[in-house]
Amino acid sequence: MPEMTDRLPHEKGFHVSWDQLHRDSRALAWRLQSHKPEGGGEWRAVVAITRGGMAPAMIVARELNVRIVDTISVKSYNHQEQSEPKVIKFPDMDVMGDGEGVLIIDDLVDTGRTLEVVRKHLPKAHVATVYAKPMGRPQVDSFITEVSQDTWIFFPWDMALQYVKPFHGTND
Ligand SMILES: O=P(O)(O)OC[C@H]1O[C@H](OP(=O)(O)OP(=O)(O)O)[C@H](O)[C@@H]1O
Ligand code: HPA
Ligand SMILES: [Mg+2]
Repeated sequence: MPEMTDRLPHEKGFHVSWDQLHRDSRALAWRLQSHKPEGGGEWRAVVAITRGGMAPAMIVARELNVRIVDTISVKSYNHQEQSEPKVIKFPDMDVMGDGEGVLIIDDLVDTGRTLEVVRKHLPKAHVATVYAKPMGRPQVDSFITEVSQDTWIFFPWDMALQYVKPFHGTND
């Protein structure tokens, strides 16, 4: 029996179905509705962090009736080596300004490095993720569910339904 410390980070899996993601993203929208922008008024734009933030951002924008939806793309890996994350595609910065009244949405925060970079460009935006791990929590203003740092979150777009062997180990 391996020690807990021998586990690979993704051995503890948290599997999220489309239905669960929809419910959790709606819960996030509900939380954000009662959390008005600093300067008052309503949320005026949503920025999704591609690609994982796009599905939750669509659901949040629909619930909050936000019609301006844009994307920001951050590249974190270079030939499988983790490097300083870099923004490779910006949203329309004439529209986003310093981020006041803007919601930045991602599926999850893990180490927080992606959000750290995004925040530099939209310092007044409100940052929200559906899921959060402890190391990244300081980078998020709102989230729904926290999982432990050694849990790997599996999203529905990375999974497929497949046959599972019965417990007794035979198909006879
Ligand atoms: O908090 P961090 O440690 O920076 O990690 C979190 C980021 O990692 C994943 O995206 P990824 O860069 O794998 O790209 P993807 O959204 O296109 O899958 C996830 O969707 C977050 O955006
Ligand atoms: O737990 C995770 N799941 C999917 N993608 C990720 N990117 C960083 N952490 C994760
Ligand atoms: Mg992502």
